[in-house]
Amino acid sequence: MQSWQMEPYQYGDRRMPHHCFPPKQLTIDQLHKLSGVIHYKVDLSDLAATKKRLSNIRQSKNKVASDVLTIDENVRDFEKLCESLYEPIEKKEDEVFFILDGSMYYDIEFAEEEWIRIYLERGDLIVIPKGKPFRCTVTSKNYAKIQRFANQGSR
Ligand SMILES: CSCCC(=O)C(=O)O
Repeated sequence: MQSWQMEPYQYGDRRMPHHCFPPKQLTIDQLHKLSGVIHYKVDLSDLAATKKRLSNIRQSKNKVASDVLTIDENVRDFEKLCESLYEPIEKKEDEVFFILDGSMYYDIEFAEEEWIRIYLERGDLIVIPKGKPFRCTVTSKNYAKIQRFANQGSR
């Protein structure tokens, strides 16, 4: 996981990093203070630890279901899917995303028109607090496998 403040106006390919200038990397603490996002690194090769982390998260966030979304150039309507994922959205429940493979950028609007970009790869799990606008995109590798979690009746 890495996170940084994005440049004010993000023109061009959304799958580029879009650092502000000079670049402002954030520590996990800074990320949390600015956006409320919580991050865990999960060792996917340790099955017991992975299960435990997921079960803790499910319980504490009341997530009763999950699915796995694979995004790559072979999925039907890849471009359309990417467009829709990049539309800012804010949810009524805390959102949990777990990267099983590949990489993703999650962008959080922490102040009016000010965005933090979070780079996630295999084993990264984040909780995005309810009410925070966010959007996401694949990186230039065009590949991610993401486990998403849902509350009762939310999907
Ligand atoms: C690619 S996972 C994030 C997109 C989203 O908000 C969702 O599907 O719930």
